[in-house]
Amino acid sequence: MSSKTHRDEKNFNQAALDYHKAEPKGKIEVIPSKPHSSQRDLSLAYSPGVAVPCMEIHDKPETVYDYTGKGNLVAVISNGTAVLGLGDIGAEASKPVMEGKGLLFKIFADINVFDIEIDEKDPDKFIQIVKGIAPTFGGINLEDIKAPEAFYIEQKLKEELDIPLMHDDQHGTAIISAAALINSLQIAGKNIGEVKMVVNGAGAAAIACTNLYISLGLKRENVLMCDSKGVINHKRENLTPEKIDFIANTDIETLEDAVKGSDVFIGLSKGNVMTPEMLSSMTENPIVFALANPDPEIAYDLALETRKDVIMATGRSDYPNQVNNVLGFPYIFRGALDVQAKGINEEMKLAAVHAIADLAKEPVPEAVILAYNVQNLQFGREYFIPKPFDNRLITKVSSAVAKAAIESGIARKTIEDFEEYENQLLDRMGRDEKLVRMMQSRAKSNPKRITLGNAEEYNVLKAAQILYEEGIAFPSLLGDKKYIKEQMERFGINLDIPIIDPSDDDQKENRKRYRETLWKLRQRKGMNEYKAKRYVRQRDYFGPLMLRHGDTDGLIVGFSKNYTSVLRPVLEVIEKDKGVDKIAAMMMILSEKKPIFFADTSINQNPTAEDLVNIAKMAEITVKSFAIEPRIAMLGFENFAAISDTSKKVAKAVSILHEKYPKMIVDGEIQPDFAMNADHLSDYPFSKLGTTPANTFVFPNLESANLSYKIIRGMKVAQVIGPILMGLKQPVHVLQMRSSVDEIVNLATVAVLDAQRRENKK
Ligand SMILES: NC(=O)C1=CN([C@@H]2O[C@H](COP(=O)(O)OP(=O)(O)OC[C@H]3O[C@@H](n4cnc5c(N)ncnc54)[C@H](OP(=O)(O)O)[C@@H]3O)[C@@H](O)[C@H]2O)C=CC1
Ligand SMILES: CC(=O)C(=O)O
Ligand SMILES: [Mg+2]
Repeated sequence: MSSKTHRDEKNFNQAALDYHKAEPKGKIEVIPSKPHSSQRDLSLAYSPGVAVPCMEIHDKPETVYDYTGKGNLVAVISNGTAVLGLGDIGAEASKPVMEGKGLLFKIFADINVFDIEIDEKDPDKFIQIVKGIAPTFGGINLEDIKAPEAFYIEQKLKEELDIPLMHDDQHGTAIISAAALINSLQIAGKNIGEVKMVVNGAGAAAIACTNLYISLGLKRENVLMCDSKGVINHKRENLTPEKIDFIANTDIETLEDAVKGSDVFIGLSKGNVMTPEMLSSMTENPIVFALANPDPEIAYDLALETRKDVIMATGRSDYPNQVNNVLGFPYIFRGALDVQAKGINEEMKLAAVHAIADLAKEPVPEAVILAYNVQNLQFGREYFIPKPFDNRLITKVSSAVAKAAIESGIARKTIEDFEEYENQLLDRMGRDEKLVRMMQSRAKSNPKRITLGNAEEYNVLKAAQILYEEGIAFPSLLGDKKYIKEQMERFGINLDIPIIDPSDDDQKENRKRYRETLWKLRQRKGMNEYKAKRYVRQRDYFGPLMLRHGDTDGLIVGFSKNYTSVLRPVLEVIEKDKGVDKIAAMMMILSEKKPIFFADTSINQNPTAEDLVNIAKMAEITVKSFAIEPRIAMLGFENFAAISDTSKKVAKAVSILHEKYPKMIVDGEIQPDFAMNADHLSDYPFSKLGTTPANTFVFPNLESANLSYKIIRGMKVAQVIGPILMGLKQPVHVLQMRSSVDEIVNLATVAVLDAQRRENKK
C-alpha cells in the first residue's frame, strides 16, 4: 500500500530551491477579486467610491464582513522560534513555511492567507503586535512558536480577540491525533479510561495532545510524560507550569522503563528514540503514534517487523495512517469563518475530532479509492484516519465545526440548511480540483515503466527526474545516449535511469526482434526487410516497438517533432482497441473549477456522424477512468435546431448515440456556453443532460476542438493535459510541440494510470 520515492537529496534540495525561486517568487500572491479594467471600475474600487463602504463600516462595524475580504482572510503568524523540527531559525527564515501554510489553506479550503513573520521574541510585545493587526483578519493561525511561550501567547490572544484563533502546532495536532486515538482504541478493543499512555515529548504539540485526550476520558494518572531529560516525575525540578501538570508520582526515570506494560505510545519528540525492545515491552495490540517529522520515533517498517499486532500511525505520507494537521486546520477555519465565530472553543475542537474519526469508519467513495489505487480502504489497522485527498473532509469537518460554533453560542452568523452549506463548500472547491494530485497519488501506488522520447531536451529530462524522484513512474530515456549524457551533465540532472539508444550495440538483440515484428506488420503495406532494418534504428519506430513487445509499459513521444510524423509509426505498430475503427484524442482542461474534456482535438479532421459517435464513446470510457461521471455535450453552433449541415451531422450522431447507448448521458447539438450553464440547460427539459452542466465536449470537427483548447492553453487560464490518445491497445501519447515539464509529467501520469487499468483488467 505504501510507495517509496527515489529522491536524490541533492537533486531534491535543488528542486526545492528552484520551486521557490521560479517567477513569481515564493508561493502566494494577491489577485484582485473585482473588475478593474475601466475608469469607472477604478473609481468604485478606490477614490471616490471606496469612501462609501468605509463610512458604512464606521457606522456599523459588523458590515466589514460585507464590504471587505476580512471574512475569508486568515493571518498565519510566526516569530520563527520553533519552525518545524528546525528550531529557532528566526522570523524571516520561517517565511517559506508560513507561505506554505497559506498555500494549503487556499487549496484545501479556499481561504486567503497573509503570512506575517514578526521579529519579536518577547511574548508580551508579540501579543501587542498581533492585537494591533488583528482587525485586518477574519481569523489567526499561530504557527511554529516555541513552547512554553506559545501557551501564554495563545491564551492571552484568545482572551483579547474575538475572532477564530488557534496555535496549530498545539491544537491541529491534538485534534487529528485524538481522532486517530479514538479509532485505534476501538480496533485494539481498549478503553480510553483504562489505558496506560506514554507521551514522549513535552512541548507545544505533546502538551496540547495529552490535554485533549484527557478531555476525551484518558486518566491523568495513567500518563507518563517524558521530555529530553526523561520521565517528568516528582524528582524533577525547575519545570514549566505545563510540565508540572504532568508530574507523575513514580520513581521511573527512563523512557525504556516507562513504556514497559503501556498500551499507547505517543511520540512528539524526535526521530528514532524508540527501540524494538521498548516496543516489545508494551501490552498486546500496542498503539504507537510516532509523529516526529521527518523521522518518526520508530520507523513504520521496523515497528511492524518487531510485532505484527502494533497499531501504528506516523506523520509521514508514505505509510498508512498519516497523522498530519493538514487534515484539520483548513476545515476548522473554514467552518469557523463561515459562521463568523468569535473564537475556536473546545466544542468546536471536539466536533472536529469526532467528524474526522467518524469519517474513517464510513464507506470510502470510489474516487478516494481510485486516488490511492488500492482495492479497498476499509476501517481497520491500515486505515483508521481519513486520507488527505478525501474531499469529504471539507464537508464533514467544516460543517461539524460550524454547527458546534452555532450551538455553543459563539457564532455571529447561523446556517439554516446544512445540506445546502455542504453543497456550497463542494462548489467552492470545484469538487474535483484535486484531480492532478489524485492522479499522481494513484500512479505512485503502482508505478509503471514509461519511456520518454526526445530525451536530449531539458524539459523531457526534467520531467523524467520528477517522475523518478516522486515515484510516479520508472522512466527510461529514448535517444542518443552520448548526447543525453552530455545534456544531463550540462543541466546538472543527476539521474540513474535506463537510457535506450536504438543504434547502440547493447540494443542489437532488440533491434533484431523489433525488425521481425515490424516487417511482419508492414510487409503487405510496402515495407521490405531492408527498410524495416533501417527503421528500427529510428527512435520513432523503436519506441512503439518496445511498447508492443512489452519492454516498456507506456510511451511518451513527440516533444520536438510534428504531431502527425510521430503519430504515423505509432499507428503502424500499436494495435487498436477491440471494436475501434478510428482513434481520437482528448484534452483535459483543469481550471479553478471542475475539469472539462475536449475531443477530438488532434486526429479526425472532418468526422462523419458515425465518427462522432465513436469519439463520444471513447471519450466516455476515458473520462470514466478518471473517476468522473461523463456528461457529454455534442457541440454545434445551434441549440437543438439541426439547420446547418454541421448541426445536422451532430444531430444525427446524437440520435445514433441515444439509440445505441441509451444509458449514456449525452445530448446536443448544443452550444458550449449553454451546455455549461444550468440555467440555460433548463430551457431544454427534454435534454438528457438535465440541468447539470456537461463536462465532456465532442466538437463537430478538428479545427474547432483544436483551436478552442489552443486558445485556453495560450491564455494560460487553465492547465491543459493531453492530447490523450484514445482507442489504442497500449498507453502511448504524443506530446504537443514544446510541452512544459508539467505537461510531460501529467501525460506520463495518464500513461501510468492507463497501464494500471489494463493490468487490472487482465
Ligand atoms: N505529525 C504532526 O502532525 C506533527 C508533528 N510534530 C512533531 O512533534 C515534534 C515536536 O514538535 P513541537 O511540540 O512543536 O516542538 P517543541 O519544541 O515545542 O517540543 C519538543 C519536545 O520534544 C522533547 N524532546 C526532544 N528530544 C527528546 C528526546 N530524545 N526524548 C524525549 N523528548 C524529547 C523536548 O524536550 P524538552 O522540553 O526537554 O526540550 C520538547 O518537550 C517534532 O518532531 C514535530 O515534527 C509537531 C506538530 C505536528
Ligand atoms: C506540521 C507542523 O505544523 C510542524 O511540523 O510544525
Ligand atoms: Mg508548525
